[in-house]
Amino acid sequence: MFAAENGLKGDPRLEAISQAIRVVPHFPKKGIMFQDITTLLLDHKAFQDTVDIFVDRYRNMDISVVAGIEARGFMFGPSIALAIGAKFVPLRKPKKLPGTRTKYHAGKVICEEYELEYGTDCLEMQVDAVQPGDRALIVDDLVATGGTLSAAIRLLERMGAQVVECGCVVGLPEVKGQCRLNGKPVYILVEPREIDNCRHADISSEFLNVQCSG
Ligand SMILES: O=P(O)(O)OC[C@H]1O[C@H](OP(=O)(O)OP(=O)(O)O)[C@H](O)[C@@H]1O
Ligand SMILES: Nc1ncnc2[nH]cnc12
Repeated sequence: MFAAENGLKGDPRLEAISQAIRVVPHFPKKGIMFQDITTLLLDHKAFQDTVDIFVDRYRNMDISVVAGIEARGFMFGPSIALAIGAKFVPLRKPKKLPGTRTKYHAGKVICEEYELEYGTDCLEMQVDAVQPGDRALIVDDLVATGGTLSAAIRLLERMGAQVVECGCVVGLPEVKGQCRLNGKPVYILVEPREIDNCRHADISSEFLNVQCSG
């Protein structure tokens, strides 16, 4: 569900957050309107408002773990976890977390695959980071197809955690109107903008041609 349809209708913070996100056309390949949240991180007020909106929503939901998805979920998740008094657990891309991937013991790392446009990837989690009964919030910058969030949900549920909600800054049109993912609610702050609507649309076509691989 989008924040504007869920209590924050007309909240000027949402428009400011949207405006602070740079749209980069044709990155990393032709046809993708890349939503670059690094410009949001440069805007102190918009960054603070982003974290505050999530904190206000989750502070009384008895969340015990915030799981952030590599890489951009790491930019929002820890601040939210600290503010609501939860632990932070990184869900990482393959072979970044130390631990065995075979035997089941405290040092074990578990993996869940998900589909990309071309091929598959996987997310990993250390099993001793989460205990049965933990109440989890999963945080990422953006949801597009939902494949990444679905893998994150499966990782947490394998360890017996209850996924309360997924929180994302941006939701692409693919998820517009879809308020639940794999049976779990998704809370999204803003929709993506098109380039002609963008404060940061100052990237020359020459630069874009260099970045564009397909
Ligand atoms: O909903 P989906 O279709 O699964 O896409 C969303 C994911 O895609 C982006 O990450 P990306 O895979 O580009 O990885 P990165 O953050 O490591 O660059 C984004 O940060 C989400 O994690
Ligand atoms: N348009 C987009 N912008 C940023 N990250 C993405 N991940 C998938 N699609 C994306």
